[in-house]
Amino acid sequence: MPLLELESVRRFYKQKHTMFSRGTHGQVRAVDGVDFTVDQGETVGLVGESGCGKSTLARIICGLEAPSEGTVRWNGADVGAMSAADRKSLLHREVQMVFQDPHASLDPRRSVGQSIAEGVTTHRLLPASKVDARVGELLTQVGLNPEHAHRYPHEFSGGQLQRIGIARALAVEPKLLVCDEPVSALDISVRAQVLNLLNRLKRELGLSIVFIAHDLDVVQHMSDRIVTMYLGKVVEQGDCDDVYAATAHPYTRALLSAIPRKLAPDERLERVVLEGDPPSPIDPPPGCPFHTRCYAAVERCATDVPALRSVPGGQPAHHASCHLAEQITRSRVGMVSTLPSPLSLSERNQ
Ligand SMILES: Nc1ncnc2c1ncn2[C@@H]1O[C@H](COP(=O)(O)OP(=O)(O)OP(=O)(O)O)[C@@H](O)[C@H]1O
Repeated sequence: MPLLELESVRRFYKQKHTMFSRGTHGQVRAVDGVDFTVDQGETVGLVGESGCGKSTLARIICGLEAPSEGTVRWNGADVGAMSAADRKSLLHREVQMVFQDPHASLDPRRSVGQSIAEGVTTHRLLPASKVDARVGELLTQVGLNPEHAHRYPHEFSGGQLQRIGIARALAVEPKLLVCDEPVSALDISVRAQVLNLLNRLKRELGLSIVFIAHDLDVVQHMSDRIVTMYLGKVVEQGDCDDVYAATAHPYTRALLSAIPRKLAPDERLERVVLEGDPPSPIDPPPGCPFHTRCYAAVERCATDVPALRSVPGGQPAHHASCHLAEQITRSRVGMVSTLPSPLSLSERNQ
């Protein structure tokens, strides 16, 4: 049984009204029918362009938002059917979030020891006499000095603050960490240290991690499984090595082709430049959500919605929602020319 399971989850928001949208009505389909699982001890990488719904999904996983539709299960129990108190205590203890900006996530007026201790005291995990020792232990666990408990956030570097953010998340002994771009605000020189720390903690504590990042090299380094989202939907998911070796969705392929890789020339993916921005999640296109930007789209992509199905020849857990998955998986270098008659951009825009 997965530790966490999302089934057909949707999250719609009312459209925010701006000067330009006055008079229009609509719902932002931020997450639009997502099935998603995380197993015990597994790291799942969540990727996709800005606005595809990753952070909304992260907030649903952490219980910070409820889905508009669908079911969230924790260890098989339906979270939506729990009392508000049970749901709060479950999600605030078992799931913790590590944020992108460690400065913004810590209170500048409280010592880091006070911030780390907050979860322990709120949930009454230890008698007051043992809280300081636990804070010291947590600081050591993330590679800092227990003496640092008395200092304030402004006295630390970005990398140290992110370690403190991780210590604070670990204080309640969670089973799942949701890390939303945890290193993208840090200096390149300290990113690897924080990523290695997360990997070590995962091994030592048996943690599960949902890892959201734009950098697909980092995602590969961190993840057992990868999930690609586009316009609120999952378009490909599978074992990380499998997806990187035999990508089945043209969108994942475009994202991967942007990574400068140290592979032999015949193993390199042809660079695919994605044109334009994703369509509005208020009025998503019919058919495949990606067809308006897809370099490989054929006519039926504009009308038929592709199901998320097993990738031919892939591991059973490798799924993609593309009519052309088989050809995409087979072709590597020179892929665009080997695919069947692509629609021209003008045809697609009609
Ligand atoms: N509270 C809200 N009200 C209205 N629209 C929202 C709200 N929160 C998110 N959205 C919209 O939902 C869509 C998905 O947003 P989300 O932040 O989940 O994407 P994301 O993939 O995490 O992007 P980023 O990488 O930039 O954080 C976007 O179009 C966003 O504008």
